[in-house]
This record gives sequence, C-alpha cells and structure tokens, in this order.
Amino acid sequence: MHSFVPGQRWLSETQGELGLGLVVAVDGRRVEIAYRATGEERIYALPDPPLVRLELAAGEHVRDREGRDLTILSVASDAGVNTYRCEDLNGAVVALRESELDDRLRFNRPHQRLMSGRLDPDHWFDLRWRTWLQGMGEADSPVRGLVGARVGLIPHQLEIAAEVARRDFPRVLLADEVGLGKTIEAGLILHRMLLTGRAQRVLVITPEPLLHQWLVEMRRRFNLRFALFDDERFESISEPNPFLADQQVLCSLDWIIRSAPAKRALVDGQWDLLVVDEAHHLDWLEAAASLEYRLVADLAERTPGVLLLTATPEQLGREGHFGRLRLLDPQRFRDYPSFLAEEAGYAPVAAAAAHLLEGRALGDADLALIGSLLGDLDGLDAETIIQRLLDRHGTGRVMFRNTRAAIPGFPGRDLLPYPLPEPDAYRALAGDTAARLAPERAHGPDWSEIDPRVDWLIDLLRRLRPEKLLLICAAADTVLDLRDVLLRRAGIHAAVFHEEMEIRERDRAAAYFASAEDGTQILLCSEIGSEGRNFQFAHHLVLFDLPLDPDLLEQRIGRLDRIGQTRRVQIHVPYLAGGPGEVLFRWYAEGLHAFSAICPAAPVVYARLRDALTEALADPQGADVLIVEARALSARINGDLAAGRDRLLELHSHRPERSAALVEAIERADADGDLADYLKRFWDGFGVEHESAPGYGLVVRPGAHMLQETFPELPEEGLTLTFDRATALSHEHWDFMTREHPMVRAAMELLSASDLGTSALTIVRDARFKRASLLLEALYVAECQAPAHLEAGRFLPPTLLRLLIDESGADLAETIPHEDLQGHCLNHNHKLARTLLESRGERLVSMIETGERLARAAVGDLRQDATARMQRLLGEELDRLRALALINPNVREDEIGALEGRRDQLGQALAKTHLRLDALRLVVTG
Ligand SMILES: Nc1ncnc2c1ncn2[C@@H]1O[C@H](COP(=O)(O)OP(=O)(O)OP(=O)(O)O)[C@@H](O)[C@H]1O
Repeated sequence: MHSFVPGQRWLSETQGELGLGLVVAVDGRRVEIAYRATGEERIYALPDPPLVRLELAAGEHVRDREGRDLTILSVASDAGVNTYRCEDLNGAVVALRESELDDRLRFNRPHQRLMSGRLDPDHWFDLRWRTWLQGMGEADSPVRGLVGARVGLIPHQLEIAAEVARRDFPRVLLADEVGLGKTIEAGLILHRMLLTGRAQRVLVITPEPLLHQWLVEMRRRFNLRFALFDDERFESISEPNPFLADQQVLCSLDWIIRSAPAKRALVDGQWDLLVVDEAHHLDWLEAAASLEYRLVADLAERTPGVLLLTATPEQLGREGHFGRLRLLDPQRFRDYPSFLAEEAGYAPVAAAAAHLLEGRALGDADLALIGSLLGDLDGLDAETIIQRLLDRHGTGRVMFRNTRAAIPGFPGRDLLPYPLPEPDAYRALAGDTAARLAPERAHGPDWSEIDPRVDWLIDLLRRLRPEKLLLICAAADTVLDLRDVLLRRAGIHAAVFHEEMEIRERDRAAAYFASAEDGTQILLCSEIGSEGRNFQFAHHLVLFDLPLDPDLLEQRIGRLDRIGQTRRVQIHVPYLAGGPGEVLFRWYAEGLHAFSAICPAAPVVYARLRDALTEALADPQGADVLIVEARALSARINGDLAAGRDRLLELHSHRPERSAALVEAIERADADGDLADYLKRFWDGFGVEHESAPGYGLVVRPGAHMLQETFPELPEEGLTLTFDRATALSHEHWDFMTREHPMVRAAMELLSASDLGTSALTIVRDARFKRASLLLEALYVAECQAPAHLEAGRFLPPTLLRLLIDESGADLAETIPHEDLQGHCLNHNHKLARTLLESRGERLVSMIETGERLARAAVGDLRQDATARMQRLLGEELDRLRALALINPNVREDEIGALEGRRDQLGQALAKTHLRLDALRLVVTG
C-alpha cells in the first residue's frame, strides 16, 4: 500500500479522462489531487481513495511538460517521490522528476483493466483495431497529403506536389502558365509537409489583392486556417515576436515593406516553409536588387523550404529570372553570364531527348552529345536515358513549368475585335503617342462623353445580358469614370475593383460580381484585378485598353482562361481605328497571335522589337512592316522554344506515367467505403447524431448524451459533409470528409490516446469452437519514436500486431480474423464477467505472458525489415544524388549531407522501436 506524498503522480481509477493527477496536499484524512490537464482539483477521503499510483519502469516512453519524448532508463526514489533518468530522442540523458511529467499523458493498462473487470463495449475495441490499421495504411502512402484536398485530380499538379514534397529541402520555382493551378500545387505541397510533420511553421507572402483569395483557398480546399497578419493583428499580439503566436501565417509583401518592426520580426520568424506568390515582383538586376527582393532573400536564407510562384518567370527579363533562381540556390546560380552560357546549351540536349521520345533512332551527333553528358550509354534503354537527361541537366530540379499546350481540357478563346472611329479630339493628341494610346486619361474629365467605346460597352452589356462581363483597363480613374457613366446613361450598376479601395471592399466587390442570383453583370477592374484572381465563372472579357507588356495581357486573359472555365472565352477588344490603338491591336492579333492562344515567344519578341513598335505607334504607316517582322520572329522563337529549353522543362514538369499512378491511388482511396463506415460507428459510439442529406450529403450534429461535451472539429450547430469528391467540388460549403480531414485525424487521436476500448470481454457462439474455451485477442503497437522531420513513419509507421492466443499458447491470428469474432459483449454484465475472470485468472495471466513473448519476437523482425528498407531506399536516393552532383550543380552539397544525416538518425531511431500493449479482449467461445 502506497502512502501519498506531495509531488507524486496518481491516476483516477474511475475517470481516466481527467489525465494525470498530482498530489498537492495530504493530511491524516484526505488527499488533494490536481488534474492540470483538465484544470480540475479533487479531494479524496483516505484511507482508500479510487486512485492508482503511477509507477513507471525502465523502457517505458513518456513525455515531459515541454513536450519532449523520453525513454526511461532507470528509476530512483527520494522520500517517496520518483525521479526518472531518461534519454531524449537525440540520445541526451536527462533527469525527470515525476511532477514534471506531461499532465495529459494517458497510461492505458489494458492488462490491469481487464483483470480488474473494467470493460468497454466491443465496438470501441473494434474501432481501436481499425484506427491503427488505418494509420498504418496512410503512413507510407505515396498520396499522403494529396487525398484530403478538395481538388479535382489534375495529373500535372499531383505529380509536381508529390515530387517536390518528398525532397528534404524543397526549394523550387513553380512557374506553370497562368491559371494552371500554382496555388493549388503550393497548397498540396504544404498540406503534405504539414501532415507528415516535415513543416510546422509556414509563411505565405502574396500581393495585397490576393490575400483574401489565398486565405479562402487554403481554408476551403485544404482545411488550413492561416492567420492573416496586418498592422492591426501585429500590434494586438503582445509577444516579443508576434509571428510566433501562429504557425501558419499569410501576409502581403506591400505591408511588410511598409512596416519596419514587422519586417524584423518576420525575418526572425523561424519558418520551415516560405511561399511567395507572384514572385516576378521581386526585381533583381546584377547592379541593384529591389527592397522586396532583399527581404525575400533574407527570409529564403533562413528558411529550409522555399516555393516561388509565378506564371511569367521571365517578365522583366532573363536577368530577373536568374535573380529569382538565385533566391532558391545562391551557390548554384552565382553569376548571370555563366547562367546564360549554360542555357544556350540546353536546346540540342532537348532536341536529342525529343528524338528519343518520338522513338526515332539517334544520329551520331545526338549520340556523341548524350554520351558526353551521361558517359557510357551501353545497356541503357531510351526511357532511362531520358530520365537521366531530365534529372541531370538544365534548371529541371529547381523549376517546373507546365503549359496549356501540354494540358488538355481548356475550352479555348475567341477574339472579337471592334474597330471604332477615333474622335477628332483624340486625334488632335497626335505627337504624344502615350496620350493617344490612353486618351481617356489625357483628354480630360468629359472623355466619356465623346469616347465611342462607352456607347459600344453599353450596347454590348444589353446584348449579352444576363451574361457576366469582366472589364480590365489600366487605371483606377478609368474604372470610376466608367462606373459613373454606365449608371448615368444606361442605369447599369457596375461593381468596381481598383487599387484605391480597401482589401475588404475589393473582396466584397468581387463577391458581388460573382453572385449568380443578385450579382452585377459587369466588374470594372483596374490592372490590379489582372493578377491571380479567379473570375472563370464569367466567359466574356473586355479589354478596354491594351497593355504594352505582353505578359500583362496574358495575365489579364488568364483571369477567365484558367482551370474551371467551362466555355470558350470571348475576348472583346474595342479599339480606335487609324491610330496607335489599332497598331497595338494588330501587333497582338496579327504579329503575336496572343489573343487566341498563349504566345510563349511574346516577351522575347517584345524585347527585341520594342523600338520598332514604339516607332510604329508614333507613325502607324510603319505598322505593316512591323507586323510581318513580329509574325516571323514569333513563329521562329515559338518553334525554338518548343524544340529547345522549354521542351525539356515541359518533359520534366510532367511525367504522365507517374501522375497516372497518383491519380489512380487517390481514386482508389476515394472509392473505399471504409471511412464512412468507420466514422458512423465512431459517431454512434460517441453519441454524435448523423442523418443523410439529399445528394450524397450527411448532416452531423452533437447529440444530447455524448461521451464528452464536444466531438473534435464538430461545431455546436453541426455540419454537412460528403465523402464524394465530385459532390465536394460542387458543394463548397460542405466539408469534404477524407482520412486527412481534421475531424478524422482528431477522432483517431482521441481514441488512441484514451483508454476507450482497451479491454473487452465477449462471448462468441460459433460452431467452429466445439467446447468452451478462451481466446485472448491482443493488440500490440510497435512504435518508433523519432523527430517528426525524419518521417520514420515512412519505414515503420505505428504498426499493429494482432495476436490471438488460445489456451495452449498457440497464436491463431492468421486463421481467425478479427471480423469473425462477433458476439455478446459483457461490459454490462459485471457479475458474469467477474466470475469468469476470477475462475480463469491464472490461465489468463499465462496467455498474456505468451502474447508478450510472441509480440517481442515479431517486433524484432519488424525492426530489421524497416531498417533494411530504409537503408535500401535512402541508399538509392543518395546514389542518385551523388551521381547527379557530379554533373548537375543544381544538386546542393547540403542536400546530400542532410540525406546522409537523416539515414544515420533513422537507423538509430528504428533500432529503438518499442512495443506497447494497446488493447486486450478476452473471447469466450463455445
Ligand atoms: N485541381 C483543381 N481542382 C479544382 N480547382 C482547381 C484545381 N486547380 C486549379 N483550380 C482552380 O483553378 C483556378 C486557377 O488555379 P490557381 O489560382 O492555383 O492558378 P495559378 O496558376 O496560381 O493562377 P495565376 O497564374 O493566375 O496566379 C483557381 O480558381 C483554382 O481554384
């Protein structure tokens, strides 16, 4: 019999959910226990309170208050209070007084619970079994983190996400063409890294107009709740570094640049992963780097994972592109001239790879080129050669770019030009090309009275009603003037979106436009609406003016021509005939063919012919010659790009056979009905109400008599959910329930950390068992405790070992599956249960000992297999990286070092895999 001493830890015999108790005071008649996990204090009468002394032994795994995982090496007692000598995950030895044990620790003692007749209903035992099985299935799944996103299964996105997220330090430029889903790719990558524990602190930086869209996309597609930081939030947090108060932070580049204290705190934010959207704003020239660039460079230097997103990597020139690659890997991209020289060599390599892909025989020149890059080609098949070329050359490992041409399913675009007479007053601006190109700004406030585009627009709106139109123009003033004139002259209410509005106002305007029932027919946007936003529910785009930069034109069209667009995009272009407006229109329409499709050559053609274009704008007589030249140049460059550098990049950015396997794996997970069955049983056991809703939906609400006051992630008012991906995509206000949904993860954690279902007793009547006998069903869990970033679960996830021991000590688990042992559960029949347990107690103890022995032997095998698998997989990966490093400087030294370190640490962690008895069920057959 123990006596109570302050500082000791005790457990409530009857209320395990209180957590670990601490003796705070004792007198002759009572003991006072604090349960800090639940904030309860209880006073118990002595001498016989319903408490069990917590005595831990060497080999057991515990956690301290700071969350460190420890293994007990030995125990010493001083005046009745224990001090445990422990080892942490890094092998350091620490002394832990028992009062410092984590108050939330649960100590399931299935053995004691069973022997003392504390029994749970069978269904909880069954759910425990299924919980562990499910966890095992997920741990090494190639589609982990990808399954739970509310996204359509678009192959190139899944492949990029899987490829990038498995790297130790993912530092890449996601540069798919406009609207192909870079935000989704970044979301998939970070979702996977968060789920596997590879990242915890994530920072996303976007331009101000995209903040809200990111917030919403992360929440509704990935169940990720980002904290949006601005001055107000930053100042309201009193911690020394307010960013440390949140794990997933979203903020705008503009705000950080403006706020010096925020900038300092952000750089010290200890991020694991940094995402920068619209990264082409990070200007860099060899001679000067912008403020924005320098800030991101500071962050990138201190953050292991960096994702830069841009659809126009070469906007503002190749030098800026190089600057952004340098953010990802400053060692590799050290100087601009060598980068240019190296790039020049890509085209022939890509051409050779293309020949191989097309199944053509290689000529001597190709063979010599490939041989000089890869060494001996003997015995290598075409596929292997292509893989190696992709792997080892170019910017492949740091940059991904998919183009529309390679992705099916875009409905296409139609150009609808409207030449309009140029008013005399505008023509009078001749001599000032800029003014004549934007007469609405140069002419004065009454421009809308004389500009034919206004009547044309009113007419178009009437003709297309109720179809929605997005209008983009260069300036906020034009937006405001157009709004006024539409209302005044035609009674048309337009929503507006421009840089002088507050973020919330802009988001409201976009929502007002989006609303199907009572929204506006037209949204008038200044240029800030041309970047990143999703307006693909509309099919008509009006380009009220045209930008000079072709990347900007593509950004504008990309608002509608993006994933999710269901019809051909109608591009309406009104222009003033005879003047520079017509020249610019023809430049895009006839010279670059940039309205009807993306013109990859456009930035280069623009850079080369900029002067000629300026001249033709000033003097439209020269337009014909210019257009012919632009057409020839863009055809040639587009051809070169298709055959050269971009072809290689495209090949590397999407390998269909790999993405097909990912799509198939996710489809299989989606089709598996187990999860719905699992959750329904869980809810039933817990007391959560659920009923079908029309159209693959399910309404779930807290019941009146639940096991605990709340169910994880279930709001008081309940929620509607669906297990069906297609339904989830069309009902975005419903939760998409997958194994990765926070509710499922929290429910599984709740169960495995509690003692629900850890001991059960069932009577099974089955003709296969002739006479009354005992079977002991034991669930052991082999666990490898290692720091999360090592992802030990890939090789040895918490692994369930199920044993079914009969009275002779034989294990029948293989022949009698768990599902076959259904029967009558004795958790309510205490009397019968106790009689059974008392009469067969000795036999039971010996069966438990046998189980323990068999499980220990099995865990040894498991440990060995996992270590061998880890050595093989990481060994292969290391060989590949080392081979790559010899020829491709894109492979960084620290990547190889990190992988070697990981292999060693994993080896040590796997060797310490330990075994824990999780649950016991006594089955009485007859
Ligand atoms: N797999 C997907 N399932 C469902 N919707 C998707 C998927 N991928 C992309 N989308 C939708 O398509 C649109 C374009 O995606 P996203 O915004 O990620 O593209 P982007 O490449 O970042 O665009 P931009 O170049 O304009 O910044 C968004 O509305 C997004 O929600």
